[in-house]
This record gives sequence, C-alpha cells and structure tokens, in this order.
Amino acid sequence: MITINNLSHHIGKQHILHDIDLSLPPSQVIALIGPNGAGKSTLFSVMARLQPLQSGQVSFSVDNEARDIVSCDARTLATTVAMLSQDNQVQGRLRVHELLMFGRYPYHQGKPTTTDVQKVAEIIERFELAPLADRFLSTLSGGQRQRVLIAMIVCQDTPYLLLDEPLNNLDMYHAGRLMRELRKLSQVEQKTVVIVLHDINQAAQFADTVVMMKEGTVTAVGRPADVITQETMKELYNVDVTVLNHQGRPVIVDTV
Ligand SMILES: Nc1ncnc2c1ncn2[C@@H]1O[C@H](COP(=O)(O)OP(=O)(O)OP(=O)(O)O)[C@@H](O)[C@H]1O
Repeated sequence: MITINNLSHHIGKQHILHDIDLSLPPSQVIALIGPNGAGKSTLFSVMARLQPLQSGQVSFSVDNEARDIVSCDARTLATTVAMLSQDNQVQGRLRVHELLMFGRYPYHQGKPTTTDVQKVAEIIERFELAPLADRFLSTLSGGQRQRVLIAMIVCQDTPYLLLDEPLNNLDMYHAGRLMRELRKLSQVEQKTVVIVLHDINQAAQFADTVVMMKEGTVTAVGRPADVITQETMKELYNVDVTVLNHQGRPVIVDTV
C-alpha cells in the first residue's frame, strides 16, 4: 500500500501539487493519467525522493510496516521503490548487461553475487534482451534503450515500481509485452506498479486502478470501467469520445 497524505508541492511561486491524499492498493497495476502539466511526474519524483518532500507524508508499506520516505535511509528506500523517469540520462559507454547489473547496486554495493548475476540473466530472458546484452547503450535505438531502462528498474526488484511513460518509443509489440509483464509482476510477484500513461486504452485494458490528475489535484480514483467515461475524458482532456465496452473494460474512440 502506498499512502499519501496532504501532499503539496511548490516550484518557485508556482503551486504544482495541491493537498494530495491517496491510498494505492498493493499488488496492482495502477495507471496515473491526466493532461500535460497535471503534476504526474512531479508527484513521482517527490514519492521517490528525487525532490524533497515539502509538505505532507508519503509511505510505502512493506511486510505490514510503513516506510516513510523522509525517515527511510537511502539503501532501504532503494530496495523499496524504483523509478523510471522521463528524462533518463544514461552513460552510453556502458553495455546493456552492465546497466542491468547497476540496477542491482542497492543489494551488491559494487560486489555482485551469484543472486545478482542470476537476476540479471532472468531479466534479460524475460525482456527479450539477449540480442542486445553486449551492446553499448550509445548504439541502441530509442525504443531499445527504453526497454533496457525498464529492465534495469525491474532488476532492482523492489516491491514498488514507479514508471513515468514507459511506453514512450515502444512499438505495438513491445508495448503490449511490457504491459503484460507488468501485470505479471503485480499478480505473480505481488509488486505494486504505478505507471503514467497517455494512452488511455492501455490504461483501460491493463490497469486494476486508474488515478486521474488535473492541475495538481486528484480528480478520480477507481476501476477503469467506473472512472473512464465520456464525462471524465471531457473533464480531463476536453475531448469528446465514445466509450465502448470490450470484455468488461472500456475502450475509447475519439469522436471526430
Ligand atoms: N523545474 C521546474 N520549474 C518550473 N516549473 C516546473 C518545473 N518542473 C515542472 N514544472 C511545472 O510543474 C507542472 C507539472 O509538471 P509535471 O512534469 O509534473 O507534469 P506532468 O503531469 O508529468 O506532465 P506531462 O504529461 O507533460 O509529462 C507544469 O506546469 C510544469 O511546467
């Protein structure tokens, strides 16, 4: 469970996040959606302590114990929550398998064990990265680099994953594969995966819970079928859509 209480955030004089209260259930895929500038990335970076918490509280519960992001030491936080941000700067002179091992750093602190080696091998297999494993990151395409970055986050093996627009640059095959892997991580390994998506149909198809944000506030939280409606799409994005139903989940079609 992720618990956020009264979280507000300013950048300069601009009020970016307003009094956010959220309880996000464990072992789910949770889609965070909302228009550009709504505050999704800011919320993620505060949750992962990449930006200091200015007011409010955030905690991640592990084994029935709440880990507060302010009091948590760096190593514990790094084994609790992993985040993929939108603007990842990667060192191009690393090879793919070296970057994945870097994801294991909170565990091995520079001295990889057989468990770390096995985990990296498992993730290479699972994310179909074997043909790329020895390549330098600087030689990869945008989509290949994105897949490797996501795999590195999964290598970190944390109970909570925050993924900011992980589908960027991914083709239809890899986007679908990734969403299925995330679902498996939540269902089989009981991980909680919070994912910023701009493709509402991916959110509708794969998320257990959808959180809607606009102008720094949370406007709705619920199951896709309950919250993805003509009205909420108009309210969030000012678009007119038709909402269809496919196997109990909404599918939206832009109404021209
Ligand atoms: N470093 C900064 N300085 C000033 N304003 C910022 C800074 N970072 C973010 N903002 C502002 O904060 C608001 C929220 O930005 P944020 O990146 O969190 O939105 P988002 O919902 O992730 O948007 P997107 O969907 O476009 O990625 C925006 O108005 C943005 O311009």
